[in-house]
Amino acid sequence: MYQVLYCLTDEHDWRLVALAGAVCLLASAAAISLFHRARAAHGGARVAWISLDAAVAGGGIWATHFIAMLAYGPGAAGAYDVPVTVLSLIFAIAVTFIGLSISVSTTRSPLIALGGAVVGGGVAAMHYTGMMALDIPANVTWATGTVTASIVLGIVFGSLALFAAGRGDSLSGALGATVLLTVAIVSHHFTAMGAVKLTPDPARAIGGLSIPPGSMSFLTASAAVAIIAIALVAALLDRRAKGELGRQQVVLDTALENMSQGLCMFDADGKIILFNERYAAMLRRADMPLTGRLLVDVLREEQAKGHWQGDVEEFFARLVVDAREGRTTTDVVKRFGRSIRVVNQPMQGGGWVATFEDITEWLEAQAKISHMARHDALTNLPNRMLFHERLEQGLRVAKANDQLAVLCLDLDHFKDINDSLGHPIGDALLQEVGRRLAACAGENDTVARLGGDEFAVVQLGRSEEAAAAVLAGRLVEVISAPYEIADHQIVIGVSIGISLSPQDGSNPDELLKNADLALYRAKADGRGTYRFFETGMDARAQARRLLEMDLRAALQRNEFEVHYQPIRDVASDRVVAFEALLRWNHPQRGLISPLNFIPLAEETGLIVQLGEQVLRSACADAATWPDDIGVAVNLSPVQFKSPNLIASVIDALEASGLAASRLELEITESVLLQNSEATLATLHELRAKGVRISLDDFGTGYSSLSYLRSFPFDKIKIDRSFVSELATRQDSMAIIRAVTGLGRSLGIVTTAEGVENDAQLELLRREGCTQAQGYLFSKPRPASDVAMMLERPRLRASA
Ligand SMILES: Nc1nc2c(ncn2[C@@H]2O[C@H](COP(=O)(O)O[C@H]3[C@@H](O)[C@H](n4cnc5c(=O)[nH]c(N)nc54)O[C@@H]3COP(=O)(O)O)[C@@H](O)[C@H]2O)c(=O)[nH]1
Repeated sequence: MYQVLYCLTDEHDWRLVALAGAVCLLASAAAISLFHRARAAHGGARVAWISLDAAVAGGGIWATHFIAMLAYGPGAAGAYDVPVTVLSLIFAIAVTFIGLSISVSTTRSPLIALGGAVVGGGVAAMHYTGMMALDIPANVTWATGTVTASIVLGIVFGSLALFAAGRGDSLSGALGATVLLTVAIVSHHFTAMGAVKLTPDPARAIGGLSIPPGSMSFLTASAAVAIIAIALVAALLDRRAKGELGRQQVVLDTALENMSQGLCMFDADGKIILFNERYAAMLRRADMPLTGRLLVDVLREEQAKGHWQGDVEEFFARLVVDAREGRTTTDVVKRFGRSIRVVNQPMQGGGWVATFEDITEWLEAQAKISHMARHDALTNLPNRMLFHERLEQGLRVAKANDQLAVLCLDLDHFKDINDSLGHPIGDALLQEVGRRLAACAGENDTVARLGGDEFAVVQLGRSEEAAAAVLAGRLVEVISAPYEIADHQIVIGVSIGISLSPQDGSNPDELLKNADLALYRAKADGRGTYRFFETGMDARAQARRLLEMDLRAALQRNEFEVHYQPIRDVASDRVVAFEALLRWNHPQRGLISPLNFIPLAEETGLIVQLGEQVLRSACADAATWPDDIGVAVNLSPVQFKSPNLIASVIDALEASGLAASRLELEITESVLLQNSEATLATLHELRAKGVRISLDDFGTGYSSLSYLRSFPFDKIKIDRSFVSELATRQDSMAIIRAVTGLGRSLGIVTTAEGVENDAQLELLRREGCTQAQGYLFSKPRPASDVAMMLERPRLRASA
């Protein structure tokens, strides 16, 4: 130590020492600045920055050494061997290049320090090579311990310098690194100079290819100028780069802080190197120190507070391994009641970026959309799609001997309620029906609304057909109970078709189709009831479809004709009118009774067109009869739903020229059942035109008498079921007596239908029945037979 101090104070010119220190400081500042540029660059640009850095640092070490050698008194007498001097410069640059390359290309602190140690080694390599270039008339000996100390100093301060530089590009960091690198070079040099002992030896001559100290001054001055120039350029570049970096930083910060996602960047060890406020807020880490901390430590702290559950070490290790192996992972985690999607994306050069997105609302919206897609908006019951899924699921789960039932429900005459009371009431009714259905079904059953007034139930886990029958019976009862909706008392029935798995089908489509066929049967059997699927229903449905097609074609081909049955006045025994009765003259099947096609025509709506044809034909035919003979035409309830009914009656009368008073329209009680206000208005309008209105099939409905109060009918037609039992049943006689009496007192004509024998006619005559109609007089016959029917009172045999 003493030797070093002695060397520095007594053997050196302090002015030149100060100059060497200044050059060294300048070169170190430039080297550290270039080191940061090299770290920020990639690929070829990085190699270029490292090369420039090595040239500046190596040149700086070399210039410092030789300026310091000029300051060294004993050295002033010698000269420098040129090749060795050049070699020392090459060493300085090459070894520094290696050291810088190591430090620049890693983020791991021990490796950065190792690179610094190599740079320190480069300082020593240059120094001792440079000392070998000293050509002086003296013998040079070295103190080994001091030499070792000089090398250690260079290595230690060199590694500290780059370690400090590697921690960041801050001004203080750069200053610290600059000073440490300067100390590495200077401390090494002067300690090494303290190790030198010169023993004058005039016999030693200075070699041929040597450079004198004067020239050496020029060379080192040039090197110093070059270093200062490079340092200035480097500083300028540094400033610019920092300015650019600063701008980029502002942009980056703005982007980071305005991101809706949280972002956190980790190095290869799992240390937090960057994060935004959203990240801290989302994970409630705003009041925790984060930068520079290992994630595992942050998680441990959170776990201690009860904010994190699970195995911290295992979780952290998995993240680090995934990043190291280049795996991108995505997880949805629950934090503080929110759902957060975390994407961990590995970064080049180690570490990973984690993005955090709060998807709570998105998940809720997804759940809502999915619910809406699979539920009915009005009743909130499962819709057809979900019903299908549940049915499929039920079929999968159902064990081999477990039965599963599908019940298809259809509200009876719902359309009438919708049309008469309006859609809001119809909607409220459907909602209430949905509630009642859900309340009746078992907890494993699924109740769905398939659309309109169609509902369905999957009954699970019952082993007997009886269970489905019990449920269906209960549903019919519960749905038929009166509803109180917006001051309206509503009564509606329901028809149910049932199919059972496995016997009626093993897949949802088959089961639904068969339950539908059974539903059709329930409707055909009078509605308000349930039916199980039976083999053959399919065939019947098929036949029905064929009939429907045939019916449409028959309309096109004019295969329908009207037959007439006489109606006789009982007192005068004379024909007063004919009832028009439709027949289908099928090319293959012959004459088809209306009983076989009118119900289907009503269901399909074809009855409207068909009814108009009958009206036109009947009026046209009647117009050719004597003026005192009327014609009666049957109107279906479906025709009353057509807005054209009145117009078509007027058209038929006008086209035929028949007086309205000769036309009689026969309606049944069921017409009055539907939308009675509108129906009554239509009837009044027809009546106002002069057309007469008869109440057909009287006595077969539930409250026939009340209908007589609702409209002033011109005629009551006593159903033939009473007439046929006239002789055998007292009550039939009593009813006929009551009706004829009622007709008399109200001034309404009474017509007995289905009179088949003289005994019946005689009894009716005695009871004062006004008119009679039946096979006793004639069966319905074609229009061409009307003249004959008018002439001959009895045509039974020829019918
Ligand atoms: N909407 C329309 N309905 C129509 C039309 N044409 C007929 N119909 C209705 O079809 C039902 C069956 O009619 P049909 O087979 O013609 O039977 C009628 C008579 O043939 C039958 N009848 C008459 N007298 C006797 C008898 O002595 N015995 C006996 N067993 N049957 C007899 O009664 C039917 C007439 O009934 P009604 O209409 O009640 O007067 C039938 O309901 C027709 O209404 C049409 O164009 N449109």
